Amino acid sequence: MRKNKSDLKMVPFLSMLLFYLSIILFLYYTFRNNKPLNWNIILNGFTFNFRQDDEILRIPGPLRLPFVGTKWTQLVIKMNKLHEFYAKMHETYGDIVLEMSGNIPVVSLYNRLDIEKVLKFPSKHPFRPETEIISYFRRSHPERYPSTGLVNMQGHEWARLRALLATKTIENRKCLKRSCPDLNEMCDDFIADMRRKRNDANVIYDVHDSIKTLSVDATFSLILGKRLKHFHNGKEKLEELKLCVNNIFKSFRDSTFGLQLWKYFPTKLYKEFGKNETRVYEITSEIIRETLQKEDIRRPETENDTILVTILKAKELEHGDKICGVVDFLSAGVDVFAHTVCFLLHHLSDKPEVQERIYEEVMNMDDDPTHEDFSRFHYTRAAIHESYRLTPVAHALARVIEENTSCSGYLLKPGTVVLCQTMVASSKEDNFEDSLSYKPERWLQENGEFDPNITPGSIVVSPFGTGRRICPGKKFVDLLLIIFLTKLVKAFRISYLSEFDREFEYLVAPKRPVNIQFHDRD
Ligand code: HEM
Repeated sequence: MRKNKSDLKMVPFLSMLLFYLSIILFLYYTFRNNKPLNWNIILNGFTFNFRQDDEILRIPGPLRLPFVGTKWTQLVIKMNKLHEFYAKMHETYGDIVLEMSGNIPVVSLYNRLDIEKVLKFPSKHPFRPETEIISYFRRSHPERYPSTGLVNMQGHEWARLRALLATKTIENRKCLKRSCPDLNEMCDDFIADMRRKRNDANVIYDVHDSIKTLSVDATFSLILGKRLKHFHNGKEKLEELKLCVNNIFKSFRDSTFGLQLWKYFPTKLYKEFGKNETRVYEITSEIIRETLQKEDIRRPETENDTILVTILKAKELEHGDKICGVVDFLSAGVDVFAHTVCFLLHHLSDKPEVQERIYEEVMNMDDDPTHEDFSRFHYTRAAIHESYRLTPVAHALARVIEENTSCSGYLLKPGTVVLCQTMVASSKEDNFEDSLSYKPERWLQENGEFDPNITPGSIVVSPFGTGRRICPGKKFVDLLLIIFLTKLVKAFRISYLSEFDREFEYLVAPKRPVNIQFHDRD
């Protein structure tokens, strides 16, 4: 049917009318009550399942667009600089900031009192949001994974698994004590390796990789009761694990903070993640098979059972949960430990006087520190803790609010996802005097004893998290780090030669390669 000529003439007229009407509406909304228009509320009114007066939408933050929420911001910032983006958000919007991950609100908290309120909430089963890609992958392979694993589970099921997998094993004092001789031997090997590999100027290039090797080796020996070199193809397995774990963490970052297309179809990112996760599972299964050939797990439990054997003997656990638990233990600490050590070496290199004070503290110790020695090294522990304060590896601690909670004047309802931005908070002058300087003494009481709770600001320095969901590897890392550092400082004076910078890989990592000069003390 042909249109009448006068109808067609109306089109430009109507377009102009619409255009002017929108300008009038825009100006009216912008200047009514002298308040600028809150575009976030208008846009969210269209797209999200919130009422316009919902308090959470009044929290300041980047512009929220239909469907993508605030994800567009990730198109303008580099993924490996996300930790800087979170610092910038604090500068721009203040103590509380709202992001929208699609249509899910995520609230960042920067104020110490808010962070304290959330982290100290007396929850029986603290709810930490899951890393979606790993949960999704594990749920789609139920034949292999009966659950999403300790790191991602919630509620009663999480508490049951935590008690069976961690409390009896990796957090148990006796298990840690038993691993001491191996840890000492590994740190001696590390030092001998540095002596052998350094060039004529005493420099080692890419030390990070050697520390990662130490970290995998140490975690394996804790769990398996012997070093990886005693397993079939141990060296190859170790190298492969290091690579897979690093790739897995990068997939966590891209799948969480990127556009999340993997949720709709199997993207390259999802397939790569699946390949690495599967490989870690296969390597762990091979090691378990090898152990089972030598151990009869039908025998009753004994005091000398390794962590692996204790887990394998647990009748209350399904076989898949046992493997999954070991996979999570073996992979959770590898990169974190290596990044932590590199940050610490950077601070020690900047402050040679701190190295000397640690040396004074440890020079008279026996060659092999024991589990009991740990509490004697007050200054050394303060030096480590101060490094955690300035350069934590986890930029934030995530939780889901369980009760109505007021933060910075806004009411957060149960179910709200919050990120306690501990990295930014621990470098704030409000919480620590001369906050950007590396000063281990700030953690010492007048009598010289180390006290990690010495100031009200201490809560924001929680490198291993807090409460019941605290990292089960904490005591092991405390021990390994003390053995490592005391031996290293006794052997060398250290200079960090690389340009120091940090990169976001889900964890905050040092820019690589890390090159360090190891000067002999004698
Ligand atoms: C420097 C080394 C490490 C650091 C800084 C670190 C840090 C953390 C942090 C911040 C959390 C979250 C805690 C929370 O939400 O409150 C965590 C959880 C966890 N970490 Fe570590 N970690 C380290 C090493 C390890 C090691 C060596 C292992 C295992 C051998 C491990 C196993 C785990 C597991 C299984 C969880 C999840 C616990 C749960 O949800 O119940 N971590 N870690």
